[in-house]
Amino acid sequence: MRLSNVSFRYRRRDPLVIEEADADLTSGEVIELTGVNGAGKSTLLRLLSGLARPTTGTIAGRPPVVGFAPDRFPTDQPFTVTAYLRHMSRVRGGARWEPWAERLTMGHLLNTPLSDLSKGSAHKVGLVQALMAEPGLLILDEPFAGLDVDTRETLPVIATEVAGRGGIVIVSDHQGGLRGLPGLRHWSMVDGHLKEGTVTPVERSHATVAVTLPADELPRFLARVRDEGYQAREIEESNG
Ligand SMILES: Nc1ncnc2c1ncn2[C@@H]1O[C@H](COP(=O)(O)OP(=O)(O)OP(=O)(O)O)[C@@H](O)[C@H]1O
Repeated sequence: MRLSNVSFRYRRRDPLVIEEADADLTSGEVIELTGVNGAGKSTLLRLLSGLARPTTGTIAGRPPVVGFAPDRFPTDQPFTVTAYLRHMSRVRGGARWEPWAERLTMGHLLNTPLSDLSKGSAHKVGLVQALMAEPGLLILDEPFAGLDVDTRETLPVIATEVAGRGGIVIVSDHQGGLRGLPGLRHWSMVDGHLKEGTVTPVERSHATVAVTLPADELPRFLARVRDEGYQAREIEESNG
């Protein structure tokens, strides 16, 4: 797959968001895309996926099956998780979604309305939808944001498997979730310019907060916070 001189603006007279991007993507590789907020990562991923078309320049050789998990899965749809995934399976010609749902530990979520999902759980639905059709091009936009620890560890394994059967995997990520994958290729977006081989260091400070809440709400609260990918534990016994 090749990007040749790709530029993009959202509207006429708007400034270019992507400027003259050139790149070759090869079957079997995993690419990490980094860059500060607003640098153009999501826009580049939408262009790669085919959801948006370049204003100028060309993208050639896109694999026929594309899986795309957006950074915000749209939960304002009147379906349960199962109803949505069944529908997507039909759209994808009967693709099997159940093994992916099991692998991403979604069993307890299947009857939940999409609108009740936490960010991390909603993202899992987006991942299953992207993975089920065995894409030749798998695009994940900030997949690690809000994910629970188990799924964070599963995702690099899945990326390696998709690449291992010849797919191209590209993941925007500012958390370094794929660092350590052998052969990982790095791209970064800097003010709309695509740079090859540049690694943005992952430097995150942490904060600890205290939250007081009714004791009977604690299990649900902890589960929800952990589901979002944060560490949480009880530090003080409830005193009634
Ligand atoms: N639908 C849109 N219409 C107009 N401008 C947009 C639209 N979506 C994004 N932009 C603008 O394009 C630029 C790049 O946005 P983009 O979302 O691609 O960046 P990003 O690197 O993914 O940022 P973030 O990490 O915050 O998601 C920003 O200036 C943004 O305001």
